[in-house]
Order: sequence, then structure tokens, then C-alpha cells
Amino acid sequence: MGFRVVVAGDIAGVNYKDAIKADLENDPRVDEVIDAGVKQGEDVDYPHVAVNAARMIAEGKADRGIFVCGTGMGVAMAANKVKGIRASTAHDSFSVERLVLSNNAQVLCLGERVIGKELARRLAKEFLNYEFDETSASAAKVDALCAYEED
Ligand SMILES: O=C[C@H](O)[C@H](O)COP(=O)(O)O
Repeated sequence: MGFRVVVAGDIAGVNYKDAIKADLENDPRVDEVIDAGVKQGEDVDYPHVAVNAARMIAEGKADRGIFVCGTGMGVAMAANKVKGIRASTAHDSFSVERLVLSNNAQVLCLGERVIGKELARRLAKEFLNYEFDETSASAAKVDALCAYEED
């Protein structure tokens, strides 16, 4: 079974969000792409967009998320407010790899005002190359991280 991916972006990230959405819709590894907004021209602040999209993952409606704002930082901070979600900005290949293999993150965050569009598209593609190994040495560290979550 392929990935169900939710994409989201604020007004500063909508162009990359839409480009990545189009890529995912043509990616054979992806079963479903959910667009959590915004639409072009719509202005909803990043905390609302990212929390709404992250909740879809927490509720089991999507497996992964790719969220875009101006820097990738605001959507990451917002997504991490949702219990069970691990999200971070990652703007290079190695970080994207470790985001999944070290941190078991479900959400990659990108900054449209920081990196070029082709790099953003490539990193989004690479994000789906990795699956966390529950038997790896990283698993206990992720468990320890999750144990700090408060109800
Ligand atoms: O992290 C926040 C994002 O970059 C957002 O797109 C822009 O936020 P700002 O308008 O407060 O700079």
C-alpha cells in the first residue's frame, strides 16, 4: 500500500505546496494526496493551516505531511503542537534522510522563501524514500522523545 500524503501551506508557501502536490499526484508510491490548503490567493495564517493538516495525520487519515511556509519553521512549530506529530524543517538531503530514519518524523517542512523550487521538489520526493526501522537503535530515542509529550 502506498503513502497517503497531506500537503499544506500558507500564503508564503502555496506555490511550492501546489508544485509538490502535482508531483505527488504523479508518484506511483503515493495512493492519495490530501490538500489541506491554502488555495492560491487565500490567506490563512500558518498555525491554523499546519495544525489542521497535522491533525489529519494524528487521526490516521494520512501517513505523511509536507508543509510549506516562508521559512518552513512556523509550520514545523505548529505541527509539533499536535500530539504524536514529529515535524521539522529540513533543507538538505542528509537531514531529510535522518528526519525519517533518526526521528521517525511524519512531516517534512520546507521554506519557500529559503530554498529553490527544484530543491524543494527533490527533497519532497526523497522524503518518501525512507521508512523508519522500529528495530533500529534510533527507536529507543524516539520513544524517549515521545514520553515527554504531555496530555
Ligand atoms: O514561520 C512563518 C512563516 O515563514 C510564514 O510564512 C511567514 O510568517 P511572517 O509573515 O510572520 O514572517
